[in-house]
Amino acid sequence: MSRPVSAMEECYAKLTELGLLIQDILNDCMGLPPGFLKEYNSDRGLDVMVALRYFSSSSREGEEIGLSEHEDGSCVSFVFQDGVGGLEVLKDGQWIAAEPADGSIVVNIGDVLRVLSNNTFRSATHRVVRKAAHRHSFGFFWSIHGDKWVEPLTEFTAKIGDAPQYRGFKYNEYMQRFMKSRTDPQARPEDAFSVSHYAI
Ligand SMILES: O=C(O)CCC(=O)C(=O)O
Ligand SMILES: [Fe+2]
Repeated sequence: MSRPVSAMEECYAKLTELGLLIQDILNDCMGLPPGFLKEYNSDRGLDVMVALRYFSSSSREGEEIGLSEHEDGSCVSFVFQDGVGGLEVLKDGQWIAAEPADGSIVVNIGDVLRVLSNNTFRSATHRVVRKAAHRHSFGFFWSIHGDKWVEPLTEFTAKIGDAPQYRGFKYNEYMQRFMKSRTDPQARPEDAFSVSHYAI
């Protein structure tokens, strides 16, 4: 007898479809050979879906930040947020609010695409500040397999005469450092990590 598919599983499946679609679009935008990203990133084992709850500012006195600034470690991320607000993106040294808009999804480039595109498609620095009300968001991180080698692609280096801006790394190694730096309470200063660790 077949089991009814839960709402979460259905949601995960839909987001996987969305990831494939956006990945194809990005493949074109990046001027890569047709189907390149699809083949490079054919394993869905590390994609993650999370439900997040941020406590209100009044219930966390002196703790203005709900999620400290970071770039996503994914290939691409999707965020759904409720109407409370608090997500901010760093642009030219200023924090800009990503205002909630009904029916919209925030799409973020992650570090994997940043490195593959040799810093052309940049993972945005973002954070969440607490607001007067509790906030809920939902994230889906479109990732790659841990054994994948990540390095600037020739389309963004040799083929256009640009030097690589990152040295290559295995995704697993990157992820371990990334996760260690994202602990709560805040990571020890010596665990601080961003993709600039691999910058040449
Ligand atoms: O809650 C949000 O709006 C963003 C969450 C986020 O940036 C993350 O989980 O990486
Ligand atoms: Fe994030």
